[in-house]
Amino acid sequence: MNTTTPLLAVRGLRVLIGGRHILHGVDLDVAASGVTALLGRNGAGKTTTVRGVLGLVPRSGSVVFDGAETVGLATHALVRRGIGYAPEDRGVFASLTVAENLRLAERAGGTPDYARVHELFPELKHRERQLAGTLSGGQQQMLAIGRTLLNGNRLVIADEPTKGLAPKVVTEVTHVLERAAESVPVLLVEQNLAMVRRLATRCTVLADGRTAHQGPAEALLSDPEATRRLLGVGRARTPGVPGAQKKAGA
Ligand SMILES: Nc1ncnc2c1ncn2[C@@H]1O[C@H](COP(=O)(O)OP(=O)(O)OP(=O)(O)O)[C@@H](O)[C@H]1O
Repeated sequence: MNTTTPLLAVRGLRVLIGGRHILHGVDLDVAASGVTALLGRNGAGKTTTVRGVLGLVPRSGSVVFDGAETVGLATHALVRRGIGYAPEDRGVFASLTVAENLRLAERAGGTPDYARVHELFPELKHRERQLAGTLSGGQQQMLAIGRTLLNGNRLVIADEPTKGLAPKVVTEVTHVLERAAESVPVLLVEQNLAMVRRLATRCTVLADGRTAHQGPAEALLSDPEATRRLLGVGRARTPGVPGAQKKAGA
């Protein structure tokens, strides 16, 4: 697949939960390389979009992954096609060690790539006997992302990986994702616009369960009026992300 064809193409995604329409028609393209950001104010529908893509909530519309329609597939079938998910709460098992958390993520019939995970995150190797519940927030996030890289996934979805983290840890997590994105495309749901600015090439903005904007991330975040209108914030500056005004390598 060439890099201009989206790896994931969502069209007209609708989600109805408990009789309430949460998503009314989300369009989202995730690029076949690098980081694509999914943005929006609180309650705009970002997490529900991710859950809809993964089949965790009843949905309709079209979700094409790597050229194939997946909207009729169950979550386990989608996961087997190569979508890794680091959820908003990180989903690590606090009472298990780092090594046990990784082992639980191994997939039947696959060959877990521990070398890749440990090369990207040496700390997970050093701390493999440590209980995950005693890791810092940033280390838990590394574990959550490390798990998604164990099985050679072709897309990683990270939902608000910096939520609740101190600025210094936000910096660490930014570097973690930056390194991960060198080898696998990432869909990043994030409120920290400085992090988005550093990592993301393209972005989709949701508002009230619909797509309100799609385009280059830099263009949106450099436009104070559009940023205010679509995201309800002033300037795209948040402490804790080095080089926040420039993309890595720019
Ligand atoms: N299971 C559910 N039952 C009822 N309403 C829900 C459910 N899940 C989400 N919602 C509602 O749908 C809307 C979108 O929620 P969602 O979590 O997708 O937004 P979000 O953009 O991820 O927000 P945040 O940035 O606060 O995490 C919200 O109004 C939320 O209260």
